[in-house]
Amino acid sequence: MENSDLINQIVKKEFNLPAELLSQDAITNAYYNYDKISSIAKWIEERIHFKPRIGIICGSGLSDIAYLIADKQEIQYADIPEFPRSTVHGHKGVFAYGNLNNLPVICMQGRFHPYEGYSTALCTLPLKVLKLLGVKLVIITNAAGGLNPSLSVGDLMLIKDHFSLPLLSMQNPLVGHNDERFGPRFVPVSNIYDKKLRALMHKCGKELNLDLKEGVYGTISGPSYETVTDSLFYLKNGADCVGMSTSHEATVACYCGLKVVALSIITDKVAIEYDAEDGSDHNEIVKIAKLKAKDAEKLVSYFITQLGMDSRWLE
Ligand SMILES: O=P(O)(O)O[C@@H]1C[C@H](O)[C@@H](CO)O1
Ligand SMILES: Nc1nc2[nH]cnc2c(=O)[nH]1
Repeated sequence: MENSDLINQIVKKEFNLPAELLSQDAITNAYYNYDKISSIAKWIEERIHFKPRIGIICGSGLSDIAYLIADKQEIQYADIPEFPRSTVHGHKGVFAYGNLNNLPVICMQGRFHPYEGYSTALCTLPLKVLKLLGVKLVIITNAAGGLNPSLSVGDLMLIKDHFSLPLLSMQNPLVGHNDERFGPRFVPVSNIYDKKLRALMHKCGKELNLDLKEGVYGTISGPSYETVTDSLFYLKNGADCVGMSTSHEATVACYCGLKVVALSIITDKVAIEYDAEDGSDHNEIVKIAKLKAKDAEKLVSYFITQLGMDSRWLE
């Protein structure tokens, strides 16, 4: 059977309507239903023989975080049946797993972005897979452009909230039929970035002598960067930095009952004055993220050690 026939058949069964009449997120969620995601998780489980408790998503240029794993092993996304592929420079497309400071960790070296052509539901499929693998807490990282003039290139920023026009305007991964086995239909999101985990992260930053900032992450859909007016709009509405990921991932993690902590590395300063030079360049962003990743790696590693000291964090 042709793939499009199969998709139409699945969608027709759920909605009694042709797929053409539905949004991409609704189609994705119908196709990647609980059974299909369970079979992806089972496929991974049978190969890794390992129950991860912490998931890490590596942002652009931040995949070396995975080298913190002592006995690291890997699964390529490309080998996993019906799993998307990474297409962006700085995203390897690998699940790395093993023990990090004695806690079982699975690390995504590569995420999926809506601008690659994936629906937000597809971009966040891995969060549902992680949930079924046994993950309780996710550490989401990204490279972001600094909007708030108090942020400098190389700063680490703990995310306390997000502001996402795409999420607010129907690029929401939870659109479509809901399966309560993952989470509820309507999801409260005012405390996605757990306050106690943020306090723990700040404590870690202090003990490591790192200047950890805190702020709001703004999401645009990309792949074009922001106009000056876009940037001013985000800044005026509370965003301190801007990027093209994270918010939809954090939303699905929260929906699935996973605890979330998220970090941005500020890789460039966003132009907030008309006719200023535009320095946004992806290769440069990846280069800066790689150069400045050491602090992020130290922080994540120490944070995981602290998580290991109290089993309640991973309940
Ligand atoms: O995957 P992240 O969010 O770290 O990547 C950032 C946002 C865009 O994908 C890209 C822009 O250069 O880097
Ligand atoms: N200006 C800008 N810089 C970034 N650095 C990483 N992501 C982004 C982005 O979306 N915009």
